[in-house]
Amino acid sequence: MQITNDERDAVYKTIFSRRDVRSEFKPDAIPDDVLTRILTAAHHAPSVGFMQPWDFIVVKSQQTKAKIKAGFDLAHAESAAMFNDEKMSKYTKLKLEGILESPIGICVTCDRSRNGPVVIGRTINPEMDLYSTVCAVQNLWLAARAENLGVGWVSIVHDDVLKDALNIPDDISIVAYLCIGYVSHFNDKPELEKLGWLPRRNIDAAVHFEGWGKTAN
Ligand SMILES: Cc1cc2c(cc1C)N(C[C@H](O)[C@H](O)[C@H](O)COP(=O)(O)O)c1[nH]c(=O)[nH]c(=O)c1N2
Repeated sequence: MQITNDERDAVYKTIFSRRDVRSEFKPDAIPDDVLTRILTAAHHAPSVGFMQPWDFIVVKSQQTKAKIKAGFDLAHAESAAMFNDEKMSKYTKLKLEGILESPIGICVTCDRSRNGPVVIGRTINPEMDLYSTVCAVQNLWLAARAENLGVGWVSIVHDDVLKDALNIPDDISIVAYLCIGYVSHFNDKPELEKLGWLPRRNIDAAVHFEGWGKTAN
């Protein structure tokens, strides 16, 4: 099957206009068929040895979200103390989650023992199951953007908070907590770039030819 030029352009448009969303969530409900489509897109991610180690826990209850938000608040304070004075004052002004404002949260987990201990492609690098789960997150993030839904990844929370709030067994690894909802708008650039936290690296510095270090073709 060939991809048409219009379809190609739509994929790139989705990639370049995807944003991490925190402040712009609207409360509008996400229809079940839309939620099913983005979860199905996530479920079609590549995975090491076709292991499909992920699970998706959908969170709609404000009570459960409040537990997670309380965990974020503690972890956020703990994190602030790790920055030097100048960065700390900038850091504390950032909005780094939309847990309560977004209508749906999704916790993405990885069952590292799914399908037994020996997995094609994970024999030498055991972390490949976690990377596969991140591929599912990215599929979900892009599919959501194609549905005009915003996604915000919240990693400033301890695993035990999520395990407790969501009844996740001890042997299941947490990969992501995502906030999902319709948005007032998508920013044209990452917020951290706009606020001068960090610039986007030049692509020419990121691409190396024939080995580490030679960055111009
Ligand atoms: C693994 C991981 C973890 C996090 C993030 C991303 C990823 C990939 N990001 C979002 C991150 O700040 C954002 O992706 C970059 O700033 C680039 O912006 P865009 O995603 O292009 O808008 C993120 N953002 C946030 O506000 N709180 C968070 O805890 C996290 N955690």
